[in-house]
Amino acid sequence: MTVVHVLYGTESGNAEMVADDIAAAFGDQGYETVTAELTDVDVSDLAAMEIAVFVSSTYGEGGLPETAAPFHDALLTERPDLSGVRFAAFGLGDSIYETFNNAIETIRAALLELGAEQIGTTAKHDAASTTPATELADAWARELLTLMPA
Ligand SMILES: Cc1cc2nc3c(=O)[nH]c(=O)nc-3n(C[C@H](O)[C@H](O)[C@H](O)COP(=O)(O)O)c2cc1C
Repeated sequence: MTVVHVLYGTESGNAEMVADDIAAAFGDQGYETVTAELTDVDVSDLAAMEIAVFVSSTYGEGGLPETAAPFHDALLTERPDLSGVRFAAFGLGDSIYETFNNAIETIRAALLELGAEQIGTTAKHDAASTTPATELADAWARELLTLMPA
C-alpha cells in the first residue's frame, strides 16, 4: 500500500500534534505512515514520495516557522521535479493576523510550481476559533481518506 509521508513545520508544537493525528487517521485505515519535521526532510527525497501531507503553522508577518523555512528555501534552490508527487495541505494560523495562514500557501505555491498535484482542499485552522486543531485535523483527514487513490 502507498506510504503516506506527513511532514510538518512548527514553532510551539501544534502542527506536530496535528501531524500525529493525521498520521494516526491514515494508520487506522491500514496505510503505512512516516511522520517527520521538515528540518529532517531532504528536498531531494521528496520526488520519490507518492503522497505527502504538509502541515505548517505561520509565524512573524506571515512567514514560515523556523523548522520549515530551510526546506522551502531548498525547494526553490534545488527545484526538484515533483510531477509524480501528490500532496495535501493543512495550515495553522490565527485570524487576528492579516497574514492568516500564509505559510501553508507559500509551501503550496512552491509545490505546485514544481509540478506536484494537490489532493483535497487546504485546511486552515484558526487559533481564534473554538475548534481545537486536532478536531479539524480528524475531520479533514477523514475527508482526505475518501479521495485517496485506490
Ligand atoms: C509570534 C507569533 C506570530 C504569529 N504570526 C502569525 C501570522 O502571521 N499569521 C497567522 O495566521 N498566524 C500567526 N500566528 C499564530 C500561529 O500560527 C498559531 O498559533 C499556530 O497554532 C501555532 O502553531 P505551532 O505551535 O505549530 O507553531 C503567530 C503566533 C505567534 C505566537
